[in-house]
Amino acid sequence: MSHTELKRAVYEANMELHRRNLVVHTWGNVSQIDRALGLVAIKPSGVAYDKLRAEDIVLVDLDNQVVDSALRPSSDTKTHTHLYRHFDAIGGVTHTHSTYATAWAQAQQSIPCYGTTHADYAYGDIACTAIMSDAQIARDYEEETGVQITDCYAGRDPMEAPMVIVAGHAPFTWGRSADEAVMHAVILEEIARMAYLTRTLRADTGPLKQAITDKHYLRKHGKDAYYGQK
Ligand SMILES: O=C(CO)[C@@H](O)[C@@H](O)COP(=O)(O)O
Repeated sequence: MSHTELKRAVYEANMELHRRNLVVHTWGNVSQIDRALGLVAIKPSGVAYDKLRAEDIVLVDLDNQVVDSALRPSSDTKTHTHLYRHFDAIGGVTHTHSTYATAWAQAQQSIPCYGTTHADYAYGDIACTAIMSDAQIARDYEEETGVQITDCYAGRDPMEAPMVIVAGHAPFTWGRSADEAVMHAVILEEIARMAYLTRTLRADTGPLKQAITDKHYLRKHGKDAYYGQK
């Protein structure tokens, strides 16, 4: 993919986030990696979506060095690149402050699998990361946010549940492309809203039976397929 094509793909994905009402003001960001180029394209920091142009998308390497743009990359860039370095199968990352997923993050609670809608996209709970230590925050908040996320997936396939909520912050999602990462952000927000309403209707609601979870997840994904791949 050329630099221009990569920037265009990430521009369109960021605008889809905005069209889906998952972001307010300048919050959130989407990126995509081209592993052959060794480059990540990401939304510039602080740019309103209605002012954003494809040529504004910033290209960085996996050491977070800007290689093409006059603008600053998103303040969450180190989190995105940390995920690309540790999750080989992913091609796109999305970060939002979508209302319901952020409420679960602020409550510092994982989202239990209450139903088959959830089970179709995430195997088991949608994890909330552990609270970061003061030392981690002092070291590098954005990089350590990535560490908290990858710690949740130690030894686990990240595509089994391509969505996570960062305690006290907000959600991150990923996929094989920026577009798929955005789709997972849309799905996460809907699952988070359903789960909140489920809890409100019945506080002691238990999780979906494991057998049903297994059936739905495997039917949708199979052992080697990811969502949307035959
Ligand atoms: O998470 C946050 C701030 O808490 C960021 O995603 C949000 O403000 C967007 O920052 P950028 O404009 O991408 O630097």
